Amino acid sequence: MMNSVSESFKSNPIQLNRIIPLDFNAVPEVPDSHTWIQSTDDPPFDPFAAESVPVIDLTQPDAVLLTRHACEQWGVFQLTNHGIPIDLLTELEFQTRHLFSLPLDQKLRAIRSPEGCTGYGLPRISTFFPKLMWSEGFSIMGSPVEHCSQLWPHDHAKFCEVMEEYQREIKDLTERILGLMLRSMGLTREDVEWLKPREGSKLPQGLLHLNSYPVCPDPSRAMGLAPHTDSSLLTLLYQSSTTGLQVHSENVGWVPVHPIPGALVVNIGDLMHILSNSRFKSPTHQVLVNKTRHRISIAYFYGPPGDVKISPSMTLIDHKHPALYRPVTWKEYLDAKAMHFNKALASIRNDVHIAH
Ligand SMILES: O=C(O)CCC(=O)C(=O)O
Ligand SMILES: [Fe+2]
Repeated sequence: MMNSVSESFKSNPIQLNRIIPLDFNAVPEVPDSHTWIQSTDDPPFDPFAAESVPVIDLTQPDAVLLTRHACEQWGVFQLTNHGIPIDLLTELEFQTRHLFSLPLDQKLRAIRSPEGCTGYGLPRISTFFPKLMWSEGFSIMGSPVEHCSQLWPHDHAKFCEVMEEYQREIKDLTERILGLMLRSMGLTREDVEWLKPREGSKLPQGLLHLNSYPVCPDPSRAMGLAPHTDSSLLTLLYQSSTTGLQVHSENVGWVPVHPIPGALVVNIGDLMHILSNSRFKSPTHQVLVNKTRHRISIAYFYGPPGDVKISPSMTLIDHKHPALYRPVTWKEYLDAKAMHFNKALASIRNDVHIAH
């Protein structure tokens, strides 16, 4: 099945040495290939600073208003009472750990191809950095059975079942949150034509990405996942119970997103930033590793149907607020990202003069 993600990845193949992970268990120290010099441009994080990523209870009456504030100020928040059963999240984490605990040679049977977007391998953004990251991933779109039968020829049924059930649940939730965000900007679902199922139209798309950050002998010299923004409309992340995720804030530098049991992290992606005509932030985030705990996380990237162009919403545009970006499909945006990485948004920005 081809969609925006697989089409874009196919036209932007990557080198095998940027796909195959290290055997993290077999190295006593961080090799030169994985040594990062940590940037010291930012002020050191003050744990007593008042700023932290907002937490929103989906059942609270003012959830819409809180969502807007969170999206404008941070572009990220933690969501509680979201309705995804804790048992499913526990099982999701268990199955994910099960996969990554396999020996490397077994995981390599399910390696992602250079043009592919599913299977086992390094984070895709590895191509943009001279050093490699201290992490490995496994990407899924719909049924993971093809790669899972390479990993486990016989007993992959439970893994597949859990991954498919989670994708169904998280897609519904993501669409609910999306509705909430649109309402919080004063739009209705009718303003966003493509959210309504139409005759013959393609469906919104999702990619599930399992991340593994193995225990690291020297975390200060390694990088779990380098700073980036997500190319989705929205990303919903389950980060289980180990710290590591940080979000960049202009005022205070890197701010940790401390895990809350059972909560999901909601992260605005670049396409939502475009749709909101830059009202909502698409936050830069990164993941640090640690010495004692093997961290895992599960990210769900949600995007529009392949035939839809995302552009700044008409209801947010007037002579004081001209459209800041050109319309793009998800595939076009992923291609821009593959070419320009963190300059991708700038590459589709209109040259506008703001009236006063
Ligand atoms: O592992 C995490 O907490 C974040 C993962 C992430 O940012 C991503 O997969 O894009
Ligand atoms: Fe991300």
